[in-house]
Amino acid sequence: MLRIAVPNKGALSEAASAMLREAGYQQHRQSKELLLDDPTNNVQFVFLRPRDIALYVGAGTLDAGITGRDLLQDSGAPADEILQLGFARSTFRFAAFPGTAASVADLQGRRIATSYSGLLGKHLAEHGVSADVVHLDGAVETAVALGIADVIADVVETGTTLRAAGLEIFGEPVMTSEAVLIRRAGAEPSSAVDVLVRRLQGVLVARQYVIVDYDCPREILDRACAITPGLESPTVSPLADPDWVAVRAMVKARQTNQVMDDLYDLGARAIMVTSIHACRL
Ligand SMILES: Nc1ncnc2c1ncn2[C@@H]1O[C@H](COP(=O)(O)OP(=O)(O)OP(=O)(O)O)[C@@H](O)[C@H]1O
Ligand SMILES: O=P(O)(O)OC[C@H]1O[C@H](OP(=O)(O)OP(=O)(O)O)[C@H](O)[C@@H]1O
Ligand SMILES: [Mg+2]
Repeated sequence: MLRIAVPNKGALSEAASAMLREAGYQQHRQSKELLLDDPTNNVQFVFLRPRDIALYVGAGTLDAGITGRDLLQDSGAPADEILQLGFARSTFRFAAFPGTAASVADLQGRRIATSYSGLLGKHLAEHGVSADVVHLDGAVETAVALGIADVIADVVETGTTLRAAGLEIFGEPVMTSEAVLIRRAGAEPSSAVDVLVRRLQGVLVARQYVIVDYDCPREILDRACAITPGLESPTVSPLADPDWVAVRAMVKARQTNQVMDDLYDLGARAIMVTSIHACRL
């Protein structure tokens, strides 16, 4: 039986469970059980703090897990990303009161508050900077106003939390992160893990693509296919009218309206878009 670590709370938790549910796995917990059996798929889910997941997976105790790239790198655990999951996207950045720091070099000898001491320590070492790292559990943005640090290094998504604390980003991003599926470094190939990966890839594709169907005069078919090349090649079917064909192709969801406008301008008609419920490529 495959054992998979899933975040039990925090920013990753709901989206990770939603993705697994879309991939056909059991995710309904009666209360706050830490273990959830899914006998139909021969999988057991283990709900853990997202910060601890890389440790369990790196130790080989669990076969795979969902965590953040930043948490994985912070842990230093011997585990590798095997699939990027496209949610919980964030950057890891330095911030301070305006005008008090401008680059990593300015961090020499300063107090830096963070919940990601491992990640920060590696970054400072790479830049040859020696600073005083103040480890906090969360609400790191408050540390500067409360006088226990000069600078923070923290997760930024919209920047709302930083602005509310009167802080300003400086320097280059330390890293960009998103939710990732991880396995122990050097783990044996596993057909059960391959099934999990294919299912999650199916969810990613279903979320990112739509199907576009349209009718088009034969003489513009080549140009229409250039607009909707599909993943391999579009499906072209004859219509009762020999001068027209029907075309079907996958298109990036966020390009849908531009593609429809371009097809219409070219002379395609009856352009229809449908969402993909599930897929295997
Ligand atoms: N506002 C956010 N937007 C996007 N991703 C985020 C956000 N906050 C945290 N993350 C990502 O979520 C992961 C952190 O998960 P964690 O559960 O520790 O978050 P949390 O919501 O801060 O939980 P906790 O309340 O335990 O601190 C990291 O990969 C981080 O990049
Ligand atoms: O850029 P933003 O959109 O404001 O998001 C970033 C904030 O979200 C997370 O905090 P969380 O709510 O998890 O609280 P915490 O700092 O106590 O972990 C993160 O630690 C940042 O503080
Ligand atoms: Mg947090």
